[in-house]
This record gives sequence, structure tokens and C-alpha cells, in this order.
Amino acid sequence: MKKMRGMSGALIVGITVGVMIGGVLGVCAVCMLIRYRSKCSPNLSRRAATVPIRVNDVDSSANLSEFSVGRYSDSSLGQVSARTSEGNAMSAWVDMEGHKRKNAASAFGIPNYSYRELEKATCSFTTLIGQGAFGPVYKAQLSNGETVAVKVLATDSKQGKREFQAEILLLGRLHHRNLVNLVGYCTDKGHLMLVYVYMSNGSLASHLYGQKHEPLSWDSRVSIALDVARGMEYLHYGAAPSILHRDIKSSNILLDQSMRARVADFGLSREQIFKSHASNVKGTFGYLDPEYLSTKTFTKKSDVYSFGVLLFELIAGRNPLQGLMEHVELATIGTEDEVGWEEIVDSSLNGKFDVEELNDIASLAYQCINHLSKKRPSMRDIVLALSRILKLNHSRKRHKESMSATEEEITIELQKSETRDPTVMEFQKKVATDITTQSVEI
Ligand SMILES: Nc1ncnc2c1ncn2[C@@H]1O[C@H](COP(=O)(O)OP(=O)(O)OP(=O)(O)O)[C@@H](O)[C@H]1O
Repeated sequence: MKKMRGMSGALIVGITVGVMIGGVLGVCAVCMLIRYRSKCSPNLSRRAATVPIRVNDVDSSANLSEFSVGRYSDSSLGQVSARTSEGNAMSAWVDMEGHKRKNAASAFGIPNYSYRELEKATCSFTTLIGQGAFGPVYKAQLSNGETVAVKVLATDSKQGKREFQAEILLLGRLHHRNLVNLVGYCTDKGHLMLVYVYMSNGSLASHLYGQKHEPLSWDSRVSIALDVARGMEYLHYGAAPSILHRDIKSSNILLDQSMRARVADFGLSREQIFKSHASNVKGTFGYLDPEYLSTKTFTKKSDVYSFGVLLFELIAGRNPLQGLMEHVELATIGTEDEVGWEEIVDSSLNGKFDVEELNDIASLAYQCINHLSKKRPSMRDIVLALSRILKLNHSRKRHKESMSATEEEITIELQKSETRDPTVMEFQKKVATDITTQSVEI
């Protein structure tokens, strides 16, 4: 019996020691595995770590790649100036061209997707939504569920490659709610692609001229005008150095699901496309500043001219190729200061627009297309003017609504009193009329 107890005690001790040794070995194995993985897979730590970058008063964040870790590892480097990030971006591209650093451009702070990922996201590039000068555009669903637009650069085009570089350099450091922001890119296996925020309502041009959508209401047109003006104001005054769009037109304005507008294709300058042409003119016919055509110098005011044309497009529902500007000039003939802009208004509005707002916005548009650039307002002035016009209109509408509510209350009161005393009722009626007239005059 004693012998049996001694044996079971030894067994228990043996098992306990065995379990302890096993546990210690297990912990050691896990530690070694973690060390091994962190050494061999920099991507794991790269994905998790981000540093804030301040670009022209807009906070952004940059992923820490194996290259950027070296650059940004100093904790004092929490903020990087736009110029510095541009410098980094430029050298990153030089490196990429030399095939030394495949994903160097992740220093821009936007994800670098693999070809496989984007191929999967676009169902093997079968989800075409459009074709521009840059190349085809596809709708894509990323693995995180996000829907994006993927612009594929025709890789055999050298000019396109230059555009691609310009786009990455520009867009990587720009963020604004009225710009179609770049949210990723791909340089994998010689494929060059740009990943953008997806704009589910397509281009402004498709709403103004296509058959697919209902005609835009007057209020939507005004809100689109202000959104575009804000995006352009940011390009001109928020970015450092400032950016000239050079190709403002209704097909470069995209709309999201709430019909908020964003400016697209900045950085995708047509400069390269037209470089080979004798005239060296950049931009789209009908939107081009006449002063730029004669001086060959493109300025902020040249963008303002194109914006003026866009405002008239919104008002009239026709584009420059459909004689928009001739239409505008005809409306001004024989009028001194008071142009009757109603005659150019888009007939699909069926007369549903605010006349005062129309006259204010059309006058602003007319200033934008002044042949003398110095007489045109700046994008800053335009944002202020459009905001003021909208504010005035809102308060006018509120006033009208409260007036009709007062009239309604008086009518109800009169109806009630009719059942009482007819003499009093007659008196009340007179008082009510006086009140209404006075209020309207106010
Ligand atoms: N981010 C996006 N979301 C949704 N659709 C887009 C997006 N970007 C482009 N598209 C659509 O893809 C089409 C082609 O766009 P792209 O910008 O390449 O050329 P474009 O502006 O139409 O012409 P161009 O290159 O001559 O200026 C357009 O019809 C546009 O509506």
C-alpha cells in the first residue's frame, strides 16, 4: 500500500514537471515566431503604423513603409511640410523608375495596391464605367468592401506615364471634400493605375446632357456651382504651391450619391497630351480663356474663365459646342446694365427657378468670362459671392414661408369668428388685410 502511494506521488511530480517544461518551451517558441515574423515581414508593422502629415492645414496620414520608417522615425517629425513630402515623392519616383524600390511611392500616404488586388476588385477589368484621355476607368470593390474607381493608364504611352507621375505627386498631398481624392495607386508588374473615391452619380455633363437622369433642379445647380468653386478655391489658395486645374468643364465635375460635386482630373493636366501640337494649347475648346490663347500664359484667372463658362452651362443646360457663349452674348445685346438672363435659362427647368438668384449668378458668371483677366473675380471672391447669394435666397425663402404661415393663421381665426359676430368679423378682416400688407412691405 505504502509502495503504491509512493509510486503515484512520483507520477504526479513527473507530470507537473513535464507540463511546466512544455509550457516554457511553448512560450519560447511563440516569442521566437514573433521575432522571426517581425523581421521577415515589414508589411505587418507598416500597415499598423501611421504618422500624421500636415498638408496645407489639412491633416492626412502617411503609412510607414520600410523606406519611410527611415525618414520619419524621428518622433519630432510628426508634421511634414507639403514641400518636404513633394521632395520625398519626387525621389520616390526617381527610385521607382530605376526599379530599386518597388513601392517607394507609399511615402505619399496612400495605399499601394497589387495588380492581383485590383484585378479581383474589378472582376478582371470587366466593370468599365468610362474612357478618358488617360485610359479606361473601372468600378471596383476592394476587399474591405469600399467601392472605388480605378483609372488604368495605357502603359505603352510615355506621355501617360508622365501624367501618372504628375497625378500621384499632386493628389497624394491634396485632400478636400470638393475634390475627387486619390485613395490608392498601383505600380505593380508594369501596370500603372490610380484609385479614386467612387462618385456614384457620374459626371455633371451626364446630368445636363444625358438621357439617364432627371433634369437637375435649380437648387442642385446652385449647390453644385458652390461645391465646384470651393474645390477650385482650395486648388488655387489651399495648396502650396497653388495648382491650376487647366481643364474645368462639366465632364470633369463628378457627383456623389447626395449630389454633392467634386472636381476631378486636376493633375491629369492635358499639357502632355497637347505638348506635341504646334499651337501648344492646353485645355478644352470652348472653355479656354481668350487671353491665354493670345499670350500663351495660363493663370488662375484662366481657370476662372472656364468656371464662368461652367456657370453658364448650369444655367442654360447647353455646352460650348452647342453655341452656349453665342447664346449668352445674344442675351446681353441692347441691354445696358440690366440683362434679362431669363431668356437663356434651361427649358427643362420648366420655369422653376429663383429669378433673383438667376440674375445674381449669371452676372457673376459674366464677370468671370470678361475678356480682360484682371477684371475677373478670383475663386475666393466667387466662393464669397455664391455663398452670399445662397444665404440671401435662404432668408428670402424663410421670410416668404413665415409670411404665408401668418396669413394662414389669420384665415383660420377669421373662419372661427364668422360663426360669432358679423360686425366684429368685418373689422377683423380689415385689420388682417392691413397686417398682411404691412408685413409684405417690410
Ligand atoms: N471617381 C470616379 N467615379 C465614378 N466615375 C468616374 C470617376 N472617374 C471617372 N469616372 C467616369 O469615367 C469616365 C472617364 O473619366 P476620365 O476622367 O478618364 O475622362 P473624361 O474626364 O471623361 O475625359 P478627358 O480625359 O478627356 O478629360 C467619365 O465618364 C467619368 O464619369
